[in-house]
Amino acid sequence: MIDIKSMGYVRVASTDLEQWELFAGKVLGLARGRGPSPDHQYWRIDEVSSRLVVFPSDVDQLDCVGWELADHAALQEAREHLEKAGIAVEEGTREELDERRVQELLRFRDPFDNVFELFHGITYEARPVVTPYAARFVTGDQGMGHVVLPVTDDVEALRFYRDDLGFRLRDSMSMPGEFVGKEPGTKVWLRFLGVNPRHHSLAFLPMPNPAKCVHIMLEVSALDDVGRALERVRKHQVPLSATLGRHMNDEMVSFYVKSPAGFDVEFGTDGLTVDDRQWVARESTAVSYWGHDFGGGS
Ligand SMILES: Cc1ccc(O)c(O)c1CC[C@@H]1C(=O)CC[C@]2(C)C(=O)CC[C@@H]12
Ligand SMILES: [Fe+2]
Repeated sequence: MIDIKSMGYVRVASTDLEQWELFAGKVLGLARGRGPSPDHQYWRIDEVSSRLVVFPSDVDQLDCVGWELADHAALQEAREHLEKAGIAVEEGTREELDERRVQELLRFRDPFDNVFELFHGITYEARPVVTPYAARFVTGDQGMGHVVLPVTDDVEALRFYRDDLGFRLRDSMSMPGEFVGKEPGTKVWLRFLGVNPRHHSLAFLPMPNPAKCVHIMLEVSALDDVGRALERVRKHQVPLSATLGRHMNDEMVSFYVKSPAGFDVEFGTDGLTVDDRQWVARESTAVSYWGHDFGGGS
């Protein structure tokens, strides 16, 4: 068994750290975090020393997502489970542990080359987080937010994330195959999976993507913080990928903005929390109750 508790951190490779400085600090309103490399950007949204790391590279893409486990025993169990499933696991080096400020780390790839890291023992700060526009981010047992990863085979992806990694299916949504370049008349599946009360921590879209990520989602505690962020998006003229809307499956009110990495950041509030003892996985029949115009609303 792998007992992932929550989404812990995101690492992003960037050709333009200056653009990320503006985007993460002034647009999203994240707080400066702490870390060992002077040329990396460490961004904080809660007590964890850093949740988003942007580091210099010759590519713009998602590097990996880190998932938090309880302790050494849980990570050991995960390692054995992955090895039994025939998944090649790499140990974190001393440098990697120091850079992420975790006690122990292992790394593997999903069948679509998305990089997963499992860790325990991340550092947290004594100083309360003070974000530049006073937004409070919703984390705690719901983790950092959610991530939507690109896959090429929705059947294999569900099998892998559910049966090999232990994510629980929370909702499904179908799309016409032609939307992702498949035969007209076929269907492809978006699946939304969770590991904690957050409705989904991981979702996938069956369509390859050069940024290696469809979006990451950050949740704030108040609608006003979403509205203020939307105003900063306009002020800095960052491209909006989808207008404000309320999702059907997790009931979140959010907008989507294009990050310098090419993937979107979904910025939302009021997401649904679920309890696995009561929850039944269903199929949502629309992206949203209202809004979320992915044409940009222009
Ligand atoms: C449908 C949905 C429910 C909850 C979410 O948090 C969420 O991000 C979505 C949208 C997923 C998806 C996307 O992010 C990229 C553009 C997509 C593929 C669409 O055009 C429809 C669904 C969208
Ligand atoms: Fe999302």
